[in-house]
Amino acid sequence: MNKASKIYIAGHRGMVGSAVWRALTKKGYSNLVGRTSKELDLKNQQQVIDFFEKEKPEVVIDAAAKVGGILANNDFPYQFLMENMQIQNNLIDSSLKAGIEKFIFLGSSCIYPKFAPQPLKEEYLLTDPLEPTNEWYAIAKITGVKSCQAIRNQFNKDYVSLMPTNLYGYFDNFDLKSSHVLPAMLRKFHEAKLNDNASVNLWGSGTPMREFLFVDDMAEAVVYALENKLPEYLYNIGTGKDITIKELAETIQEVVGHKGLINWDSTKPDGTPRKLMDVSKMKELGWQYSTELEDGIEKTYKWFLKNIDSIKEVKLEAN
Ligand SMILES: NC(=O)c1ccc[n+]([C@@H]2O[C@H](COP(=O)([O-])OP(=O)(O)OC[C@H]3O[C@@H](n4cnc5c(N)ncnc54)[C@H](OP(=O)(O)O)[C@@H]3O)[C@@H](O)[C@H]2O)c1
Ligand SMILES: C[C@@H]1O[C@H](OP(=O)(O)OP(=O)(O)OC[C@H]2O[C@@H](n3cnc4c(=O)[nH]c(N)nc43)[C@H](O)[C@@H]2O)[C@@H](O)[C@H](O)[C@@H]1O
Repeated sequence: MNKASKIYIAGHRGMVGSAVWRALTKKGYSNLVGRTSKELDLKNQQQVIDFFEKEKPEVVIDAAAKVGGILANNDFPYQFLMENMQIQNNLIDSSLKAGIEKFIFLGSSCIYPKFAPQPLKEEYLLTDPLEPTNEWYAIAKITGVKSCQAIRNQFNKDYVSLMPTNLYGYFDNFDLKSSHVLPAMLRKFHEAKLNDNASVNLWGSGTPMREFLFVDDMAEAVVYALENKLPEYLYNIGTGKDITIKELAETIQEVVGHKGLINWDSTKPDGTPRKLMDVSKMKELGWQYSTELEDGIEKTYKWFLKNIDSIKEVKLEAN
């Protein structure tokens, strides 16, 4: 990939998009383009068409989406289905019509069936029903994967889909209603520590297992996909290792230094019991993760402490 190529990163201010922006800038890519959702609403087809005509990007990285944790997905099924389809349809179709040769689509490990064998191989897609708490988001993501696969097959263009496992890191969403589990736990344990080590309420049973990847490693996988023509249409991105939610809570409690009790709220959903990725395809090609979970949590907590005031303005709401 030419370092002067014009690369449009959709969602460049989000957790993943901003990490990709940092990684590409560090590698010397000098012609990156980004727009906030206020400047360019990707749900609006005409705005997207006009943007492509004016900016003429050569490569598109789609890190824009309506994203949230288990409760947000469960409570707002229509928005998670429709907004994600609108955003990705507009980006993919405009890219095809603008003659863009390379498009990187980001999905999620929740596209795989709820009770698929573990670890999840790419070929398990569409072999059994989805997890109900996030089937709406998953169906939108599956249509994105299939659109890119269709373009690959029919037009012979390098449109590829990467399926990240649960991600965390700098610029994550720390809002307790809409966030994923890891940033929620960091914030909850931090605030409880400041509050005389008050007890912390966590959701579900603590028994589900999850795999976590540090966002800078995710960005490296995107850079890999940008710089190499991947031979297949779909690749899992993760560590290949998972832990229980209870073990995650104990790790974060230790990093934060909280000494109080943990209560498990069984009225909240557990979600899928396990979604461990088989990451052998990317490993065979030459990409693998580098940040161990505890190191990543420590880095994220340091970042959280440094940025807590600005995070509060932008993303946090009262509990
Ligand atoms: N977080 C995870 O655990 C995780 C796991 C697996 C896969 N992924 C995937 O990774 C990608 C990025 O996720 P993330 O965690 O970085 O999410 P994020 O931090 O919420 O960022 C999403 C970005 O999308 C942009 N966006 C949303 N709606 C838009 C619209 N209508 N028009 C224009 N831009 C819009 C937002 O722009 P503004 O900031 O300008 O509003 C934001 O920068 C998504 O495809 C997601 O499905 C994430
Ligand atoms: C990566 C994303 O993962 C999402 O699934 P999923 O891992 O269950 O989403 P999370 O919200 O990260 O929740 C993972 C697990 O952590 C538990 N958990 C415990 N305490 C908390 C808490 O305070 N906040 C949150 N959020 N969870 C908590 C939650 O019940 C669930 O079993 C999908 O809904 C999306 O579609 C997407 O795929």
